[in-house]
Amino acid sequence: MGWMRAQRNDRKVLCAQSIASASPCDSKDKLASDQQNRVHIEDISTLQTPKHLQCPTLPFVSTSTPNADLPFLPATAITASPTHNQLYIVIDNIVYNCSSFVDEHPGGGQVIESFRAQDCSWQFWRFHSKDVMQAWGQPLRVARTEGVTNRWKERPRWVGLRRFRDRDEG
Ligand code: HEM
Repeated sequence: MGWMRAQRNDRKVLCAQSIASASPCDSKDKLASDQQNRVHIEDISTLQTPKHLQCPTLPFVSTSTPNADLPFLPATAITASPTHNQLYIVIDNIVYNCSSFVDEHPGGGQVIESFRAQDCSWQFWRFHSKDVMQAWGQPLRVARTEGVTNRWKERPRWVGLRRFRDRDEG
């Protein structure tokens, strides 16, 4: 079954209840006209994200460029359109384009895909060293940002009475 979209005009707004209950306030005529106003969309790729919500495709930045000199991309540009064809993830306010790397990722593609357009800083540092970031992450940088949130709160890990390997301790 294809994707369905209700075309609205100023008076007829399709509501699920009107179909389910066919209550007295919803006349047969209205239901029939709602049916006519539906359009079948078989291919989801034809649904285009409005221009003002699209996330720009940014070029990779030279590995010699310091993070502070990366172009700034507002958080809304990344999060407003997570289905954009670029797979951006955010680690410590740096935006990485993993669109191609996702297929080569030694930890599997799915885990990166699950963080599309999100911050995954602490999850990243659970599995990678600074050397991995330097060698593999650095070439994937496209921008810096601020305010992209992590969906999960980091739970501290403890060994005995000490917190285990704080990120800044290397
Ligand atoms: C910029 C993005 C990323 C880069 C460049 C990257 C790079 C790498 C590399 C090079 C390895 C192999 C490391 C080794 O063998 O020592 C690896 C493994 C792995 N990565 Fe990533 N990764 C990225 C993002 C992520 C994210 C967001 C997660 C989610 C938590 C993740 C989870 C893993 C896991 C679970 C492994 C396997 C670890 C193991 O086998 O011990 N990665 N990654």
